[in-house]
Amino acid sequence: MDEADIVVIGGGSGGSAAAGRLAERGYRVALIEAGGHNVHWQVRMPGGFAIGKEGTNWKFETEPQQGLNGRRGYQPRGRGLGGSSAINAMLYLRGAPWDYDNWASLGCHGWSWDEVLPVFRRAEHNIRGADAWHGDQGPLWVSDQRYAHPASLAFVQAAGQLQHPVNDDFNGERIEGFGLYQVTQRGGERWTAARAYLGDGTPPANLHIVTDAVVERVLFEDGRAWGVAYRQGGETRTIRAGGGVVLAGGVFGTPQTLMLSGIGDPAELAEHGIATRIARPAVGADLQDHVDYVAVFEADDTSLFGKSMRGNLNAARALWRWFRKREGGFTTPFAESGGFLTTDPAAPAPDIQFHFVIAMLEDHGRVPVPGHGFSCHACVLRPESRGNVRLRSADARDAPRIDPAFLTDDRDMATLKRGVRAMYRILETPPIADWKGRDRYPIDLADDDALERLIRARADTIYHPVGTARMGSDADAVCDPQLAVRGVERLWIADASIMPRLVSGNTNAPSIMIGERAADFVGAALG
Ligand SMILES: Cc1cc2nc3c(=O)[nH]c(=O)nc-3n(C[C@H](O)[C@H](O)[C@H](O)COP(=O)(O)OP(=O)(O)OC[C@H]3O[C@@H](n4cnc5c(N)ncnc54)[C@H](O)[C@@H]3O)c2cc1C
Repeated sequence: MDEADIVVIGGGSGGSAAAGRLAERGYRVALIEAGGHNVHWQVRMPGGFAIGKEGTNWKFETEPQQGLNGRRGYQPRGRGLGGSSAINAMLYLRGAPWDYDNWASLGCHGWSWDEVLPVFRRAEHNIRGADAWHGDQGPLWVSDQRYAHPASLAFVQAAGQLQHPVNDDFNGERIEGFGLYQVTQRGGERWTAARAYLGDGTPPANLHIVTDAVVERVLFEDGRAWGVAYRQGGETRTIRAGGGVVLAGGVFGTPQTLMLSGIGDPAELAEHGIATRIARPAVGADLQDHVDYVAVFEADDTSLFGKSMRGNLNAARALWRWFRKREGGFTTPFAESGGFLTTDPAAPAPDIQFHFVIAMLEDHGRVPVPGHGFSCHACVLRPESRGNVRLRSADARDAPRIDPAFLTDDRDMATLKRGVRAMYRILETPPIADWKGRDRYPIDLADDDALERLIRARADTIYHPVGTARMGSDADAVCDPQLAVRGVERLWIADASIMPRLVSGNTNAPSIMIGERAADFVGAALG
């Protein structure tokens, strides 16, 4: 295919939703994705460690982080259809209503909670059925967990003992409280955005999917995007886009493609020999991410996920159950329970989120630990630190330079300290305290300096970077509230990069909501 009405770059959470919805409207859509189809059982099986499978993860590393004692952080990002929804933990969260009202107050007209809620509902197929907050007719399946480990429930009960509210729906009337997360699964399988929106292996005739193809740049004529150049099988090819181009390469891919297409900070573009088409320093700026501390505990109970003879036997049984019935331990998202807590009384919404994980997580699970145990994350929901994404070279195949600037703003450290202390209060309360976890990193929590040292030595991302092509009505914004890139015609963005502020929760459902809205805006512009 060398011509389409609309070319979508990137088949991740936002790109799948945008491409699928535009195809439903009857446009001839071409979707160009750097990775493969992601149909392997390890991607379908929720506990299949898709993140570690060859070809599914870009495995980015950050620049050395001053706020993390000079360490480099890890930035996994999904590659292949489904994008990060093919490797994520599947937790279904939208953030707090305040987040979207705040976007609107920052000039993102049309993005208040009341305006985005119908789009979340339209996207959603919640197996609990529809109500004022949920939809049950959308393509994105949202399920209750088929299996939850007793320790995950014990964590929730312990929070309840401390008078924190128990919440069985973080996307309902209120976000505060503790409970089990709902997951983007269908019938015990991971339900990626690609499975939801791209026909689950059988795309409609007017949706053409090109895989293993890295987009190099957007092509322009007279200030209008008319196509895309991409690299596939050692050759550069072009595809025409009669109606326009939608960027959905994600928080790192989208600013990279914009810069390679001449839209960015002129000084930086010049450094790489790229002629400036539009001077827009906000491209690649404003990177925000949920900085996170993980506490890790060893425990005697071998039903927790872990490496041992018993653990291998459990895994073999669980595999068999999953292959036979799509049930059992491998339907786990690993981060089974958690909660939202307001640690600063002046905060407009919860400022800390917890994820309780039924395994010991060292270095994002990349370092195997013998034995069994559990982990608990505390992350800062609305960080003040701002980082950036820059080009490493003018070659689209080179990973961009990623600098989240974690913990460079002291307010984030103060919030994270409150979060870690609150987390330990819960972990020291029965019934979770009865699991007798041995803390792998014990310190005196009353010692402020020791806590800060521990955080700087161990904190990193919990995988929600956003903001590198921010939306707004101001002259500096990268795209306008209809997601159209400012200064050119027929170019839109449909992914997490447009978020002007990080939402107070996980970012897959919000990225899908953005993709849905992009399809609306492109459809309205093209008529
Ligand atoms: C390990 C992990 C766990 C997470 N857990 C959760 C969770 O439990 N719940 C939740 O809500 N969120 C979670 N998230 C975050 C969430 O999945 C992401 O925020 C969301 O998927 C981002 O969507 P996106 O459309 O912006 O980008 P992505 O889904 O990352 O899609 C970008 C796509 O563009 C492609 N691409 C990039 N550059 C190019 C190019 N030049 N040419 C062609 N294609 C290109 C990529 O290969 C990718 O497929 C997690 C993320 C990770 C990495």
